[in-house]
Amino acid sequence: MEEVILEQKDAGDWIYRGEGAANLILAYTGSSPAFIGKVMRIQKSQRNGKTGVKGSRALTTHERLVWRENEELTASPNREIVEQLYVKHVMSPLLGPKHVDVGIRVHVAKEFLKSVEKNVTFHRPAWRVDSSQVDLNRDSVLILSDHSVFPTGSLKDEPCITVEIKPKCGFLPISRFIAEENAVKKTVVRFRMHQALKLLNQEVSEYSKYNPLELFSGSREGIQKAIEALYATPQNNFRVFFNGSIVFGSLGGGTDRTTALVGEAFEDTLKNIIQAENGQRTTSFIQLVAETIYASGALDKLLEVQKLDTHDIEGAIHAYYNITSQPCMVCRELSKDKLSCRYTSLHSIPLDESLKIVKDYLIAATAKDCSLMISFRPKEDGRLPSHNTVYLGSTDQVFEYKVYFIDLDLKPLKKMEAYYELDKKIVSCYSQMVKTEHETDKAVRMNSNGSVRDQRYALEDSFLNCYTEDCTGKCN
Ligand SMILES: O=P(O)(O)O[C@@H]1[C@@H](OP(=O)(O)O)[C@H](OP(=O)(O)O)[C@H](O)[C@H](OP(=O)(O)O)[C@H]1OP(=O)(O)O
Ligand SMILES: Nc1ncnc2c1ncn2[C@@H]1O[C@H](COP(=O)(O)OP(=O)(O)OP(=O)(O)O)[C@@H](O)[C@H]1O
Ligand SMILES: [Zn+2]
Repeated sequence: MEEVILEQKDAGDWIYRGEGAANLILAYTGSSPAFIGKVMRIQKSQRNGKTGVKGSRALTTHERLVWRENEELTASPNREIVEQLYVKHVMSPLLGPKHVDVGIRVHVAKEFLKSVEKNVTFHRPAWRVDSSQVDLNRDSVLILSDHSVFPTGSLKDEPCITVEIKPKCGFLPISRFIAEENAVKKTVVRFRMHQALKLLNQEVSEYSKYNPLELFSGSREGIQKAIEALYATPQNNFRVFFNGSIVFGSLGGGTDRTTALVGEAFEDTLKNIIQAENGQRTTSFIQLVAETIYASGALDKLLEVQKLDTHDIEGAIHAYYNITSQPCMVCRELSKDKLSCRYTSLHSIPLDESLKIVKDYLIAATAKDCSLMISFRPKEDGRLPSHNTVYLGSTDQVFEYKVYFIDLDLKPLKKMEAYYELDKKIVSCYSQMVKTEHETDKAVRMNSNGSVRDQRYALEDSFLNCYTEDCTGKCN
């Protein structure tokens, strides 16, 4: 922990950059060399009466069990330190330290946090203000490199463009613990099914065209298709920053509520970095992003970590109840005929095995929720050769790039029950939608001899038919 303490007078140097469900991100605008090129990550608390979003205490007794092999974590006095050590000792070795910034913690006075809160309120999305506030009970914040720019020391007017991607889960589960009635999970990717629930809850206004299986496909074509889809429907999965300011996508996380530059304006911004004719720059930019993801291999690592979820929540939840020594709520709910020995046998495995299943599940959960920030700057001839360069054929340009994972937070053990409930909700909402659509579709066809197909059904149909294991993406 740095010895510096940020006071009320320092608050004016920090401006709103963005936020997610749990943290507020501020960028530094002052002149202290220690903070130039840095952002501050401040934990929020929910307004609905709960304390910190992630809880403010250190690890709970059961979490200490789960993480007992990671002594650095279990010895930590508070949650903030645990969070940082989790990134350092668990996520960074798995994802590669080159792509992970652990950051440093800095003390802050309560007056600093109060001042910051006041200064940024206007810039925050109203719905985020309604649901969360700066957690005034924290006495330290995290200082991280600003991944939307290159480190200081770069030439002053050098342009930098950064994409932020929240890829979500990139594989189809194959766990034998997935119940027969939920078998759809093995063929339709979770992100697509979740869209149905988000649409129902009006969290999104249209289906995302994005398919995580394409982004993680390891093929140039698949990745390119995924980036095109993210550009078409960014939701909270895609943003672009130019010299640290957002130019595409929505600020503040969540869904697709506010969009910065669109279409022509975005093309216009790109002229600072992509040497192509007007109208061609966005296409070239998408190629650049796709090529870099392909070349960097960062997503291959991420996928490996996501796949630590070997049992799926339908298996891991039983191991969770073993750890907490509670009667298994899931087995209790299942009627006798459905209570297969697949599940009951999970209750007689050794504790170590349960701990491993749940620990791996939680690590995978972090990997399914984190984001990537990829920054580019045109390569100057005089600069030393770097491994991290990518050639953009369509404009004959060479770019330097860097890739960082952000939001590698430890998921609380207590969330296991919520994961199980959400999973059920997603599958049932999606299945219900498929059923309704097919019935409606049949009725529409019957009424019109098959000629009337309004756009909505056509769209939803293509969504429903697509993204299964066998789909090559051609049906879109
Ligand atoms: O459950 P999911 O898949 O919806 O993920 C949540 C995210 O929703 P998303 O679907 O990406 O919009 C959610 O993101 P938003 O708030 O929707 O931007 C959070 O990242 C949440 O994590 P945490 O509670 O902050 O630790 C995420 O919760 P975890 O599941 O990662 O714990
Ligand atoms: N090191 C960084 N450099 C630049 N921008 C950042 C950095 N860290 C975070 N951001 C920006 O701030 C936003 C919110 O940060 P972050 O994802 O850490 O919040 P969160 O509350 O943990 O998110 P979630 O809702 O996923 O839990 C990011 O989407 C990104 O745009
Ligand atoms: Zn059980």
